[in-house]
Amino acid sequence: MRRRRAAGTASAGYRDRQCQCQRGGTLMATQDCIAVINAGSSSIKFSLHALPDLTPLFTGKIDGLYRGAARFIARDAAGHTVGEHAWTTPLDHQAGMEYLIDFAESHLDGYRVCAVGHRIVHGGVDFSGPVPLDEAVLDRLTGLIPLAPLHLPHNLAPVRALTALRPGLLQVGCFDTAFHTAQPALAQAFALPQAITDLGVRRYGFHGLSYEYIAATLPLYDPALAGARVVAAHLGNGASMCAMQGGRSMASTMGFTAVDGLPMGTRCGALDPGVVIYLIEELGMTVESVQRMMYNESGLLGVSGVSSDMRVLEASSDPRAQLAIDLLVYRIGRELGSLAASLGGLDALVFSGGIGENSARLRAAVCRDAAWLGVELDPAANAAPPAGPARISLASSRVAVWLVPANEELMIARHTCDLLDPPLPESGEHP
Ligand SMILES: Nc1ncnc2c1ncn2[C@@H]1O[C@H](COP(=O)(O)OP(=O)(O)O)[C@@H](O)[C@H]1O
Ligand SMILES: CC(=O)OP(=O)(O)O
Ligand SMILES: [Mg+2]
Repeated sequence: MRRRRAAGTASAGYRDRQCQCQRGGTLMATQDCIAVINAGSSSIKFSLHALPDLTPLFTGKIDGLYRGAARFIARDAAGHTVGEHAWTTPLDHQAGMEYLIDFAESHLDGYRVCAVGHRIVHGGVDFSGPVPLDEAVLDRLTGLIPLAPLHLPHNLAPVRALTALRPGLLQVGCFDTAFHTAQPALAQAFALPQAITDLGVRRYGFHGLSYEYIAATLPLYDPALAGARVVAAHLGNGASMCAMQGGRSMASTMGFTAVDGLPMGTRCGALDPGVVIYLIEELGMTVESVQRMMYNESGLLGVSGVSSDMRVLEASSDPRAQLAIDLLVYRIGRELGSLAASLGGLDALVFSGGIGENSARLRAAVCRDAAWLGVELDPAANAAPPAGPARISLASSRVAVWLVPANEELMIARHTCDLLDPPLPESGEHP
């Protein structure tokens, strides 16, 4: 039986984690690996990481869920495509997950999954660090579903399915909210009566695993950025921005729920709360229909009437598609100013997430509007960035602009590795 760290303890530093894994590697069967499941709102990412060094054996991704154009692609450690599939009818999370598990099982190649790490979008007030997922934890997380309706059901379903299949398997929950628990109290507060704040109605922030990866990665590429004032933009189907200093979260555009902040694929982002009251009181909308509108029918999709997919909008000649993109760029610019103010200045701007990594046009528009902050984009580097983290601003730019491909999976693998029980079993026996 493995000894585990106490639930919710803060994770150790990466150096520490590596030591545990190395130590574990000498004791464990050499064929052990950690599986990672990252269920986003429009995608599921899946990866297998070999112990002890967490080398990805393969990474797989299904994107375009619910849009009728879901696609699967899997790559091995060398980046070669080892699986591809496309669906012509809309695919949901459950069917996507089943496809990924089947694929992974047939590609284990002699490896044995000794633990599974899951991205869990909301940890509420209870969870401020990675935690083994047992029944009691799952019950508490189920109670948080109303705070993340697009995510939590899909985060928790695979945990329950795997618990039924492999009852003793270590499954670790890694929370989007955990990284932001370091924020100053002011950044977490709503100006609501204390009694409501005491109930946990406050700003949490999301995409924390992505920001944690960026915070850990940037200084490896530019040590001068270790203590710098950085604003990172995770722009995917869900989108947010985070102000960081010294690798700590200082403020975020997302708050109590992942519907706050920037306009997203189908979410409206920050809204005057008076609008919600008006919709219910004056237009007679039900709470359910307001929720559906804010989460599923707004954002890029609602404004454009064309699509929630940035690729489709960029290819469209419909002026409403351009309006949706313009609104996203405008709102990113306003949030950038606000977050830079929270840091007292700006040293670096980072783009990440499906849109941030792939849309050179959007990055160019955001940087054009941020010229007043000292941002000077390098058009050539922006148009054709090399793979992996890359600086895409001119040498003369006062603010360094970086593109850092999101890697929530590696953070989840590290956190899961951290909760592998030290000392690890000598026999290589696993639950
Ligand atoms: N080549 C591309 N150009 C522009 N946008 C892209 C490109 N590839 C992916 N995207 C956008 O990335 C978004 C999905 O981001 P991703 O981070 O994968 O999603 P999720 O938030 O579900 O994890 C989609 O809106 C898609 O339009
Ligand atoms: C929190 C959130 O919005 O996640 P995603 O980008 O995966 O939808
Ligand atoms: Mg995402």
